[in-house]
Amino acid sequence: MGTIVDAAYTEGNKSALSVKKPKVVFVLGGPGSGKGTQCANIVEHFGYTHLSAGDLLRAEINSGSESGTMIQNMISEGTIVPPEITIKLLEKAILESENDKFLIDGFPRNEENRATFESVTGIVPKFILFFDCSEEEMERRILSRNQGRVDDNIETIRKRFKVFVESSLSVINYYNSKGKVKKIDAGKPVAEVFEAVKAVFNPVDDKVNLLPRCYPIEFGRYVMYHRTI
Ligand SMILES: Nc1ncnc2c1ncn2[C@@H]1O[C@H](COP(=O)(O)OP(=O)(O)OP(=O)(O)O)[C@@H](O)[C@H]1O
Ligand SMILES: Nc1ccn([C@@H]2O[C@H](COP(=O)(O)O)[C@@H](O)[C@H]2O)c(=O)n1
Ligand SMILES: [Mg+2]
Repeated sequence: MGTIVDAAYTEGNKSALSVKKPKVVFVLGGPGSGKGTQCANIVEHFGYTHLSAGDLLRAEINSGSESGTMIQNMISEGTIVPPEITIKLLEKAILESENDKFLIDGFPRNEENRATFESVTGIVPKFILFFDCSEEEMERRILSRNQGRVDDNIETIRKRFKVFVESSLSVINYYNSKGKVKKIDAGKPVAEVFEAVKAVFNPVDDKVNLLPRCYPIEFGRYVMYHRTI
């Protein structure tokens, strides 16, 4: 029987994450904007661990957890699961990983998600990657996704768009007011979107760029080697 772990991971109200202090990037955008697709590329290229809040909730349903039925109903309706549940799942996944840098995809989804995560974990995201895409394109993509998701039908898609506009955009606006949002035009083909994503990540995150590169600069008879990284 799957359970949502708490006692092992928290001491009183304080999250064990305040000790681990992972580097976190929130990946936000409308349903079908390409968050999961681009996260897979970022993992490959920059060595982050990808945590999709939606995937963690679906796994919780499949584990037979006592919250499973409630989560299943909320996903089918496109509504947002209470933050205590989603945050516990994220917390557990981060603590079980040996990595220290994470892409948190599809979270925070509303102000309650955001404020609770901040107060429970004390984590401040490095930045927010926001995939901006038209509803027409997102709808087209979801309807041809074919992954058997219960919420990939036109009725639930419309509800998810409404929730995104009414609840999730305010989170993006909040972080934008703090200068933390990196907006990406996500309406382009996958490879082009990834080019824009790559430009956002610091070169020191680049796995193919980990060795310092030196190039010579000549000053008269002296040659200095300038290190780039
Ligand atoms: N730039 C793109 N151009 C065309 N199709 C794309 C692009 N990015 C992703 N897709 C496709 O669109 C569908 C949705 O992409 P993805 O699952 O990555 O979106 P998402 O933002 O994670 O959606 P959700 O919020 O519903 O989980 C997938 O079938 C994916 O292959
Ligand atoms: N923070 C979150 C994230 C997701 N949900 C629920 O899961 C559904 C699917 O999410 P995807 O990111 O995989 O599209 C979403 O519609 C919500 O019902 C959530 O409650 N809280
Ligand atoms: Mg996704």
